[in-house]
Amino acid sequence: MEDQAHANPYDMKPQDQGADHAPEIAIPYFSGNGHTRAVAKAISEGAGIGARTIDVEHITDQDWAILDAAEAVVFGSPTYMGSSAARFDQFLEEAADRWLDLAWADKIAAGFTVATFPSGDKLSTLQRLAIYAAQMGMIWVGQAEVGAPVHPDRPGVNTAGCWLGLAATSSRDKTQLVDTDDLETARRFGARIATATRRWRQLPS
Ligand SMILES: Cc1cc2nc3c(=O)[nH]c(=O)nc-3n(C[C@H](O)[C@H](O)[C@H](O)COP(=O)(O)O)c2cc1C
Repeated sequence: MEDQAHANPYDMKPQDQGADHAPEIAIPYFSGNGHTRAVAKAISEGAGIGARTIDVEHITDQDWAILDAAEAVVFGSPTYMGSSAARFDQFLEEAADRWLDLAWADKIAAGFTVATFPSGDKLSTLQRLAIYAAQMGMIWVGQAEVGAPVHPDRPGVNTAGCWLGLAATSSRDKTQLVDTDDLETARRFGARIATATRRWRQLPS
């Protein structure tokens, strides 16, 4: 039985986290065929009621206001030809207007990607997102999930063994788009980002 004193905080369900202090987390993503959207929604579920997904193809002024007010921004793009998709890069370059006055500095940041192959050169996409966040002065949060084979009782958790961000693989089952294991890893990632945001908020500035 798990020792409660050492329980993994990222296992907390959103309703356990205190709805009155739900972190405001924006999750901008691009998705050509729905895979990245499925992961964005799972991260949002894990992050709790303060999380909002934003499809950058249809971004509105209200979405920009949500991004500017958010405590955390979780960037999501499919991996296309070994990097982030052009349409997502367009969003990033539009948001870079905020770079000069450091408008997004000190927000928590994280990233996720989806691709067909287990590697798929996804790491390159996550590096691109992390460097973008660094240039914006943001505080990057990676994954903290160790699954099998280190913990054989935790199959399916972070199967990619990627800690810079979330690296999911698209499913051949196109009714599902992304495997259940990767979606569960995404929910855990969302919970971790919410916890990190709370901790960062509590620090004196
Ligand atoms: C232009 C293009 C480039 C792609 N490049 C890669 C790649 O480098 N590695 C990979 O594993 N999959 C690659 N794929 C597959 C996509 O990453 C995969 O289909 C992903 O699930 C798409 O997510 P989406 O439906 O959110 O757009 C590529 C797909 C397209 C359309």
